[in-house]
Amino acid sequence: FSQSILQVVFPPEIRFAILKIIHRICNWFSAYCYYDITEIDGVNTNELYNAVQLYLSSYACVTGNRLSLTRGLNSSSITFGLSNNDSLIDAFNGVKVHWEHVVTPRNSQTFSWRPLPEEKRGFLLRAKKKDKSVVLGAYLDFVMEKANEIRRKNQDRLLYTNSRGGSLDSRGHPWESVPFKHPSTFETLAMDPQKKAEIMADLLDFANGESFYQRTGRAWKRGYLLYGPPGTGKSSMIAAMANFLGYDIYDLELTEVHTNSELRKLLMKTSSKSIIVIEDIDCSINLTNRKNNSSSSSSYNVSPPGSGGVGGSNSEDGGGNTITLSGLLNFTDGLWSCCGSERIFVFTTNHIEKLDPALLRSGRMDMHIHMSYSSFAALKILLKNYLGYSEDDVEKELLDQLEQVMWRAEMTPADISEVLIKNRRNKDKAVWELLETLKTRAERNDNKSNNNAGKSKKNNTIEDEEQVKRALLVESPKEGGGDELQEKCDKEKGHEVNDDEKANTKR
Ligand SMILES: Nc1ncnc2c1ncn2[C@@H]1O[C@H](COP(=O)(O)OP(=O)(O)OP(=O)(O)O)[C@@H](O)[C@H]1O
Ligand SMILES: [Mg+2]
Repeated sequence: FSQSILQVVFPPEIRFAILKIIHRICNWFSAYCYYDITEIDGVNTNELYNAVQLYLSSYACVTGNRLSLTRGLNSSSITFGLSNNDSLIDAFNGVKVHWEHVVTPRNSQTFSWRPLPEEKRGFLLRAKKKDKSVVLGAYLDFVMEKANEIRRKNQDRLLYTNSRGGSLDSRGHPWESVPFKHPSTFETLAMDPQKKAEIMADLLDFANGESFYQRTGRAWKRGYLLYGPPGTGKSSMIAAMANFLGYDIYDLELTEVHTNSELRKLLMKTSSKSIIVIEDIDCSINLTNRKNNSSSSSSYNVSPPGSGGVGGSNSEDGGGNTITLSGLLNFTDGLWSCCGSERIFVFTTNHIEKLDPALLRSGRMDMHIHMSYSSFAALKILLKNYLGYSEDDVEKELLDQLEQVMWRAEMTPADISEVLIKNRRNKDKAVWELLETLKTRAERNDNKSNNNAGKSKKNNTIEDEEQVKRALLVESPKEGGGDELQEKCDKEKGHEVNDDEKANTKR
C-alpha cells in the first residue's frame, strides 16, 4: 500500500531512496535477517535456488496444502515444491527459519543476452539475527547435501557405453548414455544373506567414507572382482550396487578401446559417484603378466589387420594400437584413476584362475566376491521372489529334500529362476518340478564325478597338454588374436560366433 502511495506522489528516484531508508530503519529494529535466493544470478542459474526447491520438496509433500509438481528429464518420479508466494517453517538444530517462495513479474525493460523467464522467482529466507551464523553455515550446507541426495534418488541412473569405438559426440564426449532401469536390487538378489550384508555394509562404508579416504591418503575408489560361473548373478549384482548407491554405470567395452591413452581419456570423462564396469575381463584382454607386456609379443592387439593402425605394435601410447595390462592397471590404480572421486571399479570373470596376479593383488581389487551356484539360502530368496513363498509355505519334508540335493545339483540362480518362472501360475508344481530338476542334475553330477575319478590319470595328462597349449598361445599371439580370444570365450559361454559377428568384430 505504502509503495502504491509513493508511486503516485513521487518520481521513481525519490521513491527508491525513501523505500531504502524505510527498509534500513525497519532492519535496524527487526530481530530478523532476510536472504534472497533468486533463481537467476546475473546470467547464471543459481544452484542454491534449485537445491532449496528440492530440499523443500521433501517437506512440502508432508505439510503443504498447495504444491507445485515437477518431473525432471530422465526422472521417473515427481517432486513437490512450494507454490508461488507460499511459505513454510523449517527447523534445524533448534533454529527456526521461514521460507517463502516469491514470484514477481519481470521488468520487461531489463536487458539480457539470453531470454529470461517472464517471472522473477526466488526464495526469501528469514531467520533470527542471532542464528545468522548457523543458518549461513551448517544449515545451507545441510540443504545442499539433502538436495543432492534427493536428486540422486529421483533421477534415474544412467548407463554409459563406449560402443562408438573412440569417436566423440557433438559435445566431445566419448560415452553414450541411456536411462538405466534395471530392476535388480539387493533384495531380489539370491545369495548367502551374510555375504550380501557384508557387501552392502562395504558399499555403504565406501559411500560415506570421504573423510576416511582423505585421512588415510587413499584415492576415494574401490574395486570389486565378481567371479563365478555364468548365470550366478554377476551382472545383476552390478545393477543392484548401482541401484543401492544411486550411482551411474559406465560399461567399458575394452575391445572398442584401441590404445592406453584412449582408455585414459575415457576415464577422465567419467563422473564421480559412478561404477565403472568391465565385464568378462578374461575375454576382453589378454591378461598376461606386466613383465611380458614389455616384450612385443604379449600385448593384445585389438586392431583389425590392415586398418591403418600400427597393428602388432605394443608401444603403450604414442600411436600404438594396443591396450596392455599395465594400461588397464594404470586405468584402475594409477595417478589417473583419481581424476574424479567416489568411483567403484567392478570387473567380472567366469575364470578367475586366468587372471594375472597383478590384477588380483590386494589394494587393486579390494574385494573378491565369489558368485557361486545357488545355495539353499539363495533358493529360499528365489522362492520368495518368484512364488511369494516363505519357508512356512513349503512342506518341511520338501524343504529338507531341497536342502539335501542343493549343493550336489550345482544349479545357478538363473537355471532355478527359469523353472520357477515357467511354472509360476502353479506354485506347488513349480516347487516339485524344481526338486525333480535338482535331483536329475545331482545324479548327473555324481555320475560325472565317478567317471572323472576313474579317468583322473588320463585327464591329468590332457590338462597338462592344455596348459602347455595355453602358455604357447599367450606367448605368441598373432594378429587378430583378439578375435580368437573372443571366439574362445563365446564358445565357453555356450554361444556360437556366427560369421556376421566375426565380420563385425573385424570391422
Ligand atoms: N543371484 C541371483 N539372484 C537373482 N537372480 C539371479 C541371480 N543370478 C542370476 N539371476 C537371474 O539370471 C539372469 C542372468 O543373471 P546374470 O546376467 O546376472 O548372470 P551373470 O553371472 O552376469 O552371467 P554371465 O557370466 O553369463 O554374464 C538374470 O536375469 C537374473 O534374473
Ligand atoms: Mg553377466
